[in-house]
Amino acid sequence: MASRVRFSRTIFSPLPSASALIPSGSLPPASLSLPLSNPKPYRRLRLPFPPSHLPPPRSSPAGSASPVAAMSSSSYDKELAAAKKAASLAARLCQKVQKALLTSDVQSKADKSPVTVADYGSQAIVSLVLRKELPSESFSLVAEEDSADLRKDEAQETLKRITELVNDTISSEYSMSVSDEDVLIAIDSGKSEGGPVGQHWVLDPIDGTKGFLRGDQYAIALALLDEGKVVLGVLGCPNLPHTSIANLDRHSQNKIGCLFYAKTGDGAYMQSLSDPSSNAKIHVTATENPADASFFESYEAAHSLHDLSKAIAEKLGVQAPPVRIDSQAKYGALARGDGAIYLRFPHKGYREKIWDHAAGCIVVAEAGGFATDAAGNALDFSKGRYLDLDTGIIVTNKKLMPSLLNAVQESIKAKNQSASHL
Ligand SMILES: Nc1ncnc2c1ncn2[C@@H]1O[C@H](COP(=O)(O)OS(=O)(=O)O)[C@@H](OP(=O)(O)O)[C@H]1O
Ligand SMILES: [Mg+2]
Repeated sequence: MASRVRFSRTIFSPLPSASALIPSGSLPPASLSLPLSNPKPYRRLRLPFPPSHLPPPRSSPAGSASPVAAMSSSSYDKELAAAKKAASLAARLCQKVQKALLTSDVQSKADKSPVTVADYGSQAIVSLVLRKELPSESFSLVAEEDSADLRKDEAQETLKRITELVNDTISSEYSMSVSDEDVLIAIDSGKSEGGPVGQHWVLDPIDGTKGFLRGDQYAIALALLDEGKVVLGVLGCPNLPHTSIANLDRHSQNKIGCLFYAKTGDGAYMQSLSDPSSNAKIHVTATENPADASFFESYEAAHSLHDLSKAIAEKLGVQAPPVRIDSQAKYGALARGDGAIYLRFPHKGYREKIWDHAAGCIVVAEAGGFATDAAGNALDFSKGRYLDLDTGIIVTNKKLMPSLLNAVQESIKAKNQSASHL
């Protein structure tokens, strides 16, 4: 039986609609070009942090693994601060919407996947905050959403609601408000193709949309590519418990909401989403023996071959049942040692997008682990919006990787052989 991480329904009890939560006319009309005067500090809630299960900080940073670039630790400080702020504000918007979730928040995209007001709102906020914090001519964002559906006549009410939510959320930090058109433009700035040259932000505004709609795990995943390498990453995980999800008994009463972040050569950290002052360096587990390891996989069977993961785990000698959670929260949980292995094997023909792995990949790499495809190749984020990889993605610590890779390759071979005999 798989372990499933769920939370008390009281957290997500139905509330009034999102627009009912927002006082109308609370902000004067202003344009995006207004200066950001009187920024207010984040609200600080004192929470027990760092979690007691985390190991003490190490004196030297975790070794960086390709595709993470090697840079001095002072590089990208401004960019990391902006990314943390953007992801935290986007997480705040998502939390509001998840609490107020109504069926009218769900739209249909051409591919029929659920898209929410929060997807668009989160992308708009990240885009707006990055532009405000890092003014530069050459802003490039590779992101999941575009505004085509939102520009249709029937979406105008939804658009208004998104704009209200964005304004309500950014008003805690900035003295500005944005128009519907500003929101559409901000969303559409995510149309970049990425690639090996220059800097590109990479965003999944809500990774794990299905988990979000179920009231389970999701993540706001933001990374920066420089010359094709991931140089920083931030994962906002609003529903992830502060303490290990490996111990399912302990987190029912637990505080939730984690922000993972990492910058190349500087290690990986976690803080509470509601208390930016509370951060702790994190490390992958030192587990060497597969019998002591547990593994993560997608909650959705449609996203990863659970049978193949089971065969790999058995071959490796893993005893624990799989831990199935949505989104890149899996990378965050693995980076802090909640589990030792993440296995992801999409069905044939699926092409992985860079925003589903870039932030998680650097968080794990800087925590001392690494991610490869099923052939053992490092993930290459320089090829545009898609990852061009062999079969699947596996993530673990450096000690377990050789035996994991072996078990993966033998299991895939056995699966292919049995398929050819059918
Ligand atoms: N068919 C298929 N196969 C593999 N992967 C797919 C597939 N469809 C979607 N996706 C992508 O999976 C993202 C959700 O992450 P996970 O698969 O880790 O989470 S889940 O447990 O399955 O919900 C999900 O992210 P979001 O779209 O942001 O929710 C997708 O990018
Ligand atoms: Mg995603």
